[in-house]
Amino acid sequence: MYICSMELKNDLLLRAAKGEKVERTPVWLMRQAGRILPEYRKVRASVSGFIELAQTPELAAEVTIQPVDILDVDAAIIFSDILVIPEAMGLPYEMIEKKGPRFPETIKSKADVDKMRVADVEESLSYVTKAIEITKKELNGRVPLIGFAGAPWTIFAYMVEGSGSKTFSKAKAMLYTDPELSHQLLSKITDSTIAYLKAQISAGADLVQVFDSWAGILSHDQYKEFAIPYLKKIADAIQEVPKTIFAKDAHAAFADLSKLDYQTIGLDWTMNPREVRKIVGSNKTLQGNLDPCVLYADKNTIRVHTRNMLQHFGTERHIANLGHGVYPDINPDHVKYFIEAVKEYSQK
Ligand SMILES: Cc1c2[nH]c(c1CCC(=O)O)Cc1[nH]c(c(CCC(=O)O)c1C)Cc1[nH]c(c(CCC(=O)O)c1C)Cc1[nH]c(c(C)c1CCC(=O)O)C2
Repeated sequence: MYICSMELKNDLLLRAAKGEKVERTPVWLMRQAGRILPEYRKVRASVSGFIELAQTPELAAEVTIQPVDILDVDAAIIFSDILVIPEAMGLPYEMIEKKGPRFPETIKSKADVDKMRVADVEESLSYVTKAIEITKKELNGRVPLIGFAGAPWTIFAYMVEGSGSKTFSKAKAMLYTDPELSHQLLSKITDSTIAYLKAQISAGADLVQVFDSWAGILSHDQYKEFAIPYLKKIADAIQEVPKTIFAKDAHAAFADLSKLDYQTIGLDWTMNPREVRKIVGSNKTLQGNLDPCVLYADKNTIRVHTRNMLQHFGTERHIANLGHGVYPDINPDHVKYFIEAVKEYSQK
């Protein structure tokens, strides 16, 4: 295995995550790899689809590095998807053009849960670790590389529901109708996720982010019972690199999340950085949270909103980002205005 001991030329992201001094606020964008860049769409058109691209390490590395070259962000995030975990557990997915992921089979019964295995990462996810190794080599220490996984609840939601949904009512229903079975599945997902994140770190990931995209649809009590303990297990198991938790819409969860061993907590655009800071204390780094829709506006509007956002967070312990992934139809030039504004206004 290729272990990278190379010095990073730009380690702003890692220093901000650890609460160390930075000359300016680091910036990257969730979902920066792909979608918005014509250069990405060109690579994407050379293969059958998203899944083939993600499973071809040389191409995955290429599209991972594109935003570093083109947008000048302070981190790369490995090109993959959170849904590779269900697939490695025995539940394959399809990516339907313009619609999103779909699972031909879903989890309905105890027999279905029993059939799921804890992912054998080396056997089924070596394409991701290979892509990380190539990316690290090609980045040559320019910026840190972020690894990632879905949070257990969000992965559970897709495995039970079978696709995206406004309510995820089937997945939520299972938590109420069969809590014991739900915990069994969540445990298997958690063990798979820990093995997967450790493999990404061994391959070279410098920081890992856990995406709990559907955190906000659970009740406060459900989040405490079915999400927090598994996020804790992941945080406790991963000690090698800094960790970030992004729990979208989870307004009520900050007090619990701040007790977990994640150095950075992500905010979506509905959240008030000053209010969140009061709840989580001074010992965490916050990441976010410009509304992605600001990037539809003109340059001056983007600069004004970016400056306001930076003022809300302050100059310490902040990683600038959007409040969720960048939308596919955003003009890449407007993304650059955002990145340039962060660099300019946060310079000390
Ligand atoms: C919920 C979720 C998924 N995937 C992901 C999440 C969590 C973050 C979030 O809440 O947005 C995470 C993800 N998916 C992808 C990345 C790559 C790295 C990056 O740039 O951030 C990351 C970090 C590639 C992708 N994942 C997907 C694409 C588009 C597929 C294509 O090119 O056809 C890419 C580049 C497809 C995908 N994958 C998923 C959905 C719902 C969709 C369809 C809608 C969409 O495009 O966003 C599941």
